[in-house]
Amino acid sequence: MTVTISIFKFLQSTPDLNSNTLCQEKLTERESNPGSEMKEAEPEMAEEEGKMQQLRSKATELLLREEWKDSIEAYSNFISVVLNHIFKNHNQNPDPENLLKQQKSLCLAFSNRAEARFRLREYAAALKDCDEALKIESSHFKTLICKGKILFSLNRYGAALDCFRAANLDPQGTVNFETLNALLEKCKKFDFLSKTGSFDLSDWIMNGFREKIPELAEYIGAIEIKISEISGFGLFATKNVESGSVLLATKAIATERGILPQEEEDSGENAQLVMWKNFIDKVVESATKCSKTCSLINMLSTGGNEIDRQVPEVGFFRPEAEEEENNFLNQKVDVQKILSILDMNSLVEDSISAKVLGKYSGYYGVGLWLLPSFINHSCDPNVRRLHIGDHLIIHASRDIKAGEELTFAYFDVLQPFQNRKKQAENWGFICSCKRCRFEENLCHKQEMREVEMILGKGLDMGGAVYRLEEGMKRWMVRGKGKGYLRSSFWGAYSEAYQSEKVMRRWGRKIPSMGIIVDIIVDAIGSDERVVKVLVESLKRNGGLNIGCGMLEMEKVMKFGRGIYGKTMKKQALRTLLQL
Ligand SMILES: C[S@@+](CC[C@H](N)C(=O)[O-])C[C@H]1O[C@@H](n2cnc3c(N)ncnc32)[C@H](O)[C@@H]1O
Repeated sequence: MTVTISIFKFLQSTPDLNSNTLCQEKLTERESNPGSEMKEAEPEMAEEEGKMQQLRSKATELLLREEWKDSIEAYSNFISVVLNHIFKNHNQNPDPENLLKQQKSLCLAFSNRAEARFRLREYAAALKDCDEALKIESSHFKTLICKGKILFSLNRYGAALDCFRAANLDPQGTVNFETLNALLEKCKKFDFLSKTGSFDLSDWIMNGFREKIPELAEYIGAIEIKISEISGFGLFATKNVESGSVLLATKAIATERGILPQEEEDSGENAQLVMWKNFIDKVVESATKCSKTCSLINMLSTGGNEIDRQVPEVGFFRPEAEEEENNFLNQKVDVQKILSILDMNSLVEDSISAKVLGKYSGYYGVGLWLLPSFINHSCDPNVRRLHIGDHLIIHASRDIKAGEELTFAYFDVLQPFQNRKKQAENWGFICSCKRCRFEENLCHKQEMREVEMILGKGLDMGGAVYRLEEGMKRWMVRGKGKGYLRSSFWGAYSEAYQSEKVMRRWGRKIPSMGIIVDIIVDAIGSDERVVKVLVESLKRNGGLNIGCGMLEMEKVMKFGRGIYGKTMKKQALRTLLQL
């Protein structure tokens, strides 16, 4: 254990002290009067030492009682008094032993104040305190552990690992060997996950979601932000991506969750409003506490006039991007702006994660995730989202080419054009995706209206499918266009394929289910409802039996990975697909 810096270096590099004008004044006074009386100072010194002792005991007690705010205040007082004391001592009566003692208690005070600030999630200030403590004693075990934990919470796993490794070199470390080892192992695991994105939710799924939600690391795959042809900015793939591959895993800035009362509509709405208020408060609090968070939130779209908005680099969103960097300085928390941003970018957890991954009905969750906020909607999306705890995992729902814009569905896209148009209007935009542009030209056709009417009234679904298929021949619809229209009327196809009666009547006149499922998945990516109908049919017809159904099984598993991502082993995927 070595005290590594001279007191003067320390004084120059300690902001608390540099701003301590009282000390500076006193120092100047004494410098101009070198023969000042030492004896006069002795009772004063003793009094100060007593005061320091008192302040330290109070701060420690508050820390032990977990009264974080008060303990921060008490440590700040203590630090200020010790610094004053060191000044005087050094100038009047240099005593290396006493100086060392004071430095040690200063180091511990910074370390303890860092701990309290960490508990209050004041990460930036906590890190500064750790650095002050480490300037005094570079191998201070407690501080290294605290700094490692802060960096870990900021998802800076590599830097956290360095701290834990440095702590591991300290002989004191052996006392906390098990704790330290656990931290090191966890950090290594997260560092690996953040570099590879190879998450595995298998155990959690196989245990029926009963165990603790799996811990996930921040991961940013081959993506960039660019100007989008769809709207404003968008997220784009920078490499070819295979269906199921994870592109992004990120923790929310804030979330708010609850079970909405189902019986009375009003109380449900009220509960939702309360949740929104809490959610807004949490986002504002995060922005207030951290200038980096504040600037990153400010990079999101407000939906207003955004002429001056610049395309941000994805690198800004990496946990390693330092808060001190110019990009993140001088950010003011503008609550009105935050409200507009939340209005445009908040996501509700009503996707498959809520329905499929073991959540209750009536469950409502809302959150803000930064990079996913750049993903535009498309009715032929190529990525899906999975909410796991506070994390959002984004994975490819079909193969994606380098340079393609990543899009997901803001609402159900297995619906006819007119319904989707209304949904987009509810979101406040007119959808300009490829599929909508294509279907807009056909939606006025007489046959299309008839099919919509049959579907709406739940009439003859086989007849509806037949009419649509014949219509597509007459309108010379080819390739993806067929997939788009079939996706729009999936409701009719799905009911037809699941009814023996309908299939007896229409089975020979309409395309087989296998063909339709392939084309729909190719057009709009994997969807659990489409794959479920395929799986049930294959089970009914023995198509998944061992030996005769290898190809079918491979296909179903590929579709499954498109729905749930490559985040699980085969057995867990089979469980989700009910195979
Ligand atoms: C979460 S933001 C998406 C990113 C946004 N384009 C940006 O520049 O940051 C959502 C907003 O983007 C626009 N948007 C998303 N998808 C769209 C689409 N398919 N057609 C038109 N506008 C769309 C809408 O204004 C929507 O409210």
